[in-house]
Amino acid sequence: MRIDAARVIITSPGRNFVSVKIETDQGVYGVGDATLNGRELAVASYLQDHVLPCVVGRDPRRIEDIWQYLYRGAYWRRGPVTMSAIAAVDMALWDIKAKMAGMPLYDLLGGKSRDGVLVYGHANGADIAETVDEVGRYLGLGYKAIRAQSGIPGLAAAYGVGRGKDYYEPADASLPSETVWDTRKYMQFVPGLFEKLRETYGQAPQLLHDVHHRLTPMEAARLGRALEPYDLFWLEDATPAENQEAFRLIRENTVIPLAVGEVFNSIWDCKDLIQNQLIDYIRVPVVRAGGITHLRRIADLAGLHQVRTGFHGATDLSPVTMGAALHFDSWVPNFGIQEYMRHTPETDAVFPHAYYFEDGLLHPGDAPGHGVDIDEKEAARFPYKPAYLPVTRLEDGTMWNW
Ligand SMILES: O=C(O)C(=O)C[C@H](O)[C@H](O)CO
Ligand SMILES: [Mg+2]
Repeated sequence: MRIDAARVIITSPGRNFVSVKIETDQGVYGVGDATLNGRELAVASYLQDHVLPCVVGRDPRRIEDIWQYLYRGAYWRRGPVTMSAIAAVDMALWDIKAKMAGMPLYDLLGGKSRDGVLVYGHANGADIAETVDEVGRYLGLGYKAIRAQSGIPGLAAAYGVGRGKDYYEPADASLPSETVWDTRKYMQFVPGLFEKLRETYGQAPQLLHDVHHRLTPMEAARLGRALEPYDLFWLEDATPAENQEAFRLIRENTVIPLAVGEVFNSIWDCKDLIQNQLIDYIRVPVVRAGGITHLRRIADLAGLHQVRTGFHGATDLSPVTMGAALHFDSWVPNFGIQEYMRHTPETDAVFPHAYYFEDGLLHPGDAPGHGVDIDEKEAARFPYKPAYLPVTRLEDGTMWNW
């Protein structure tokens, strides 16, 4: 068996997606996601100019060998561009292997460990009252776990609070838009949001919150303590994690569950966090860290240390990543939760998929492979449109973490 053709497909049904389609001499093909929000064309070029020419002619059944070839063979290892490109090839190859076996991917990975995948949705509002209402709306839709983000008094924009209700897309401008951040205003405000949510909805709903890398370790520790009475499922990205040691200080000062990893690219970015049990949930998604092949290694290491998965699932991760993630989530023994931000109907039309939502859970469906296709005619209707993520400054103009 051999790979006959491999190509990149860029489409923008409301937002940009970079996909890979790998075709074989047996008529079976596989699809992978390589989207890196705001830096899409770098990955497209890495694939087109450097990766895909090395893949054509190889045996698609040799997934591990191709992974090692692309990782070791480049000499230049890791990083979001390289690892997203490898991930796309890897996802497509697992898709092919499962289709050849006539099995849904979860069966090939070892079979289902659960009946459905617990997901959390995103509730956001301009202020506490609106955010509380939004959480109520998500509960009404059947969600059992909800992330809550609110506008902050005195700040014009806050992370996670979009203009629309159902679809949030932060990459919104052809050059980065600028927002302003103030840590004290945020820290003084957020505990009140969760106090109100518990007062309104009681103890049953799982509540989550994303700090989006904005705090120092000590500030994160203080926020964690302040939020402890409200029994959060997790506090996410409390501080930037380039320095994994930073989490020790947070851990030593609060028992709030911690999640991190949506920007990580490999096991090396999280191995200290995991081995020292400095986090509770690892968020590295399939697309960011070399695909199923490498994510399995991260999940297994995490399992040894009772760290569970909670993969990133914002809309910049295409339905292909969502499909692959749901098969992985269905199998992985140390599953925690899956983020789920709904894609627009235009995106769903470009990527027909077998997965579906029911009663607060996502199900991967039983189609052979990862269950997500790409409709190339539909994709061609939406040309690439430059779109950047915003940047953030402190009130005095100092650059900060968005
Ligand atoms: O979904 C989340 O938790 C995020 O933090 C979303 C990110 O801001 C987004 O994926 C950036 O592209
Ligand atoms: Mg996040």
